Amino acid sequence: MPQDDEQGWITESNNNPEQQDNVTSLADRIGGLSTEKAEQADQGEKAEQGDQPQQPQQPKQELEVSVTLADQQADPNSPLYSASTFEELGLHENLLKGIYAMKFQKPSKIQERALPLLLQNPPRNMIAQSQSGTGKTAAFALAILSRINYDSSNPQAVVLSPSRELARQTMSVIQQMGQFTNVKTAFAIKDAIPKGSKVDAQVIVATPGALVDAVRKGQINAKEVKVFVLDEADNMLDQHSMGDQSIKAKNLITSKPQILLFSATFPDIVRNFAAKFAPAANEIRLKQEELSVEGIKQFYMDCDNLEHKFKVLVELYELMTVGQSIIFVHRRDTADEIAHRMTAEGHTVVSLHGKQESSERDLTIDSFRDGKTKVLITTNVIARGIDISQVNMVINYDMPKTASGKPDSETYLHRIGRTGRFGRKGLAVNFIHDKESWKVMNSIEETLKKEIIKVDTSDFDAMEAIMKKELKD
Ligand SMILES: Nc1ncnc2c1ncn2[C@@H]1O[C@H](COP(=O)(O)OP(=O)(O)OP(=O)(O)O)[C@@H](O)[C@H]1O
Repeated sequence: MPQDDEQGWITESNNNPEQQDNVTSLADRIGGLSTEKAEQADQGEKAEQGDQPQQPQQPKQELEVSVTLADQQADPNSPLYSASTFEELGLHENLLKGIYAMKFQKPSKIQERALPLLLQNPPRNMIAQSQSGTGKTAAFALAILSRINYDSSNPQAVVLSPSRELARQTMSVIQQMGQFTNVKTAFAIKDAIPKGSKVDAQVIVATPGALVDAVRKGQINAKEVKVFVLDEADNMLDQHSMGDQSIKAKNLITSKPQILLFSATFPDIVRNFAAKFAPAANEIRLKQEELSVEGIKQFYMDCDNLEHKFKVLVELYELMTVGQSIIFVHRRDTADEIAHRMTAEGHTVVSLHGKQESSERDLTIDSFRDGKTKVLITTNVIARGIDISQVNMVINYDMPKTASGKPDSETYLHRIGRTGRFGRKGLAVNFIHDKESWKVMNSIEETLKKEIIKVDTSDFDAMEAIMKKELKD
């Protein structure tokens, strides 16, 4: 039976007394592999960067957040808290070097909880839930890097992501974490695998359709995969989204891998299927009231109609560029239209959506990640997973709805979770312009039990004051 612990986390696991030993032996297995890389890095040489397309640059850690972060990591009620150090989690020293090179000091709660379970032997499946921006990527990246047999160059781990942008970001994390190992990585995303070639890499980060395609064409050998990760798993298993492709991918991986499902949200309807997809899994879950991230403050602006909504957005431009902002809309053509109109009014904004060419999408997200563009207008395509620490405002220009038109509180959580990353502060502003959007917002507010506060559309000084107050440390 799942046990409810003192921090409100529900953990179900077999408390294997040999767990620590197993972890150590795993660590031993990758020992001695990568001193070469460590030396290279010590001498200031660049570690191998892997395959095309290039992974995006990660934003630098900001000094000013480190004090409050230390406080949060010391607070048992915070999702960033942990009682242990990375050393105590039994990770190999070359992975510890990677972690510290990324300037991580202590594990977050999900990392502390999940890693011992992920590394136990024999391997067990895992369904892991933790709030947005709390470090789930590092948890599964470290599990993957701990399980690889570095003497074989066959594919041994596959990560499925819902978007190419998230796949590229995840690849970057795996490569940074593994920079002191000899890990070989490759993408299976659109336009990444040259025709007729075979993928020769231990870790593959993929989108589901591209993976299925490459395995069927014999470009990826899926017979020795040991770890299969579905990031944003509720979305990947959703029949209205990528469910079919994920099932096909699983069926093509014939080696009975350890299956890891990660997400900030697991609605009941998907959870049952998840339990079938990853049978007998260890499970870490959140209660409904724990889903919201404390550092993200939520507001709404009551607009008169569609045109007024656009005007309000334009008025907010200056505030949106104080840090960086993401504006979410429902449709691709709305994203383009707003970007076009705002550009015509002299503002610098970019749009990103699934109808654009891969190369254009890569350029757009990279320039946003580098801070060269400050305002990104997009659809749900990047509602999940994207981690850009400077994003301090998210605007729901259109409120999120499911395919059948119902209020979509999961997508809402993921969208607003693009800000407030790992202890940072952020603002979410909802634009309401008719009865329908009002209904959707009320329903989401009720589901998440977090107040959404009104800001007057004619009082931008009030919005500025809110920003100053809410975003200061
Ligand atoms: N232990 C740590 N110490 C400091 N920073 C960390 C630590 N773990 C992760 N981070 C940073 O926290 C940020 C958020 O991590 P990550 O993107 O993995 O979150 P997530 O839980 O996967 O979020 P989402 O649900 O939105 O996908 C990243 O910038 C990452 O580098």
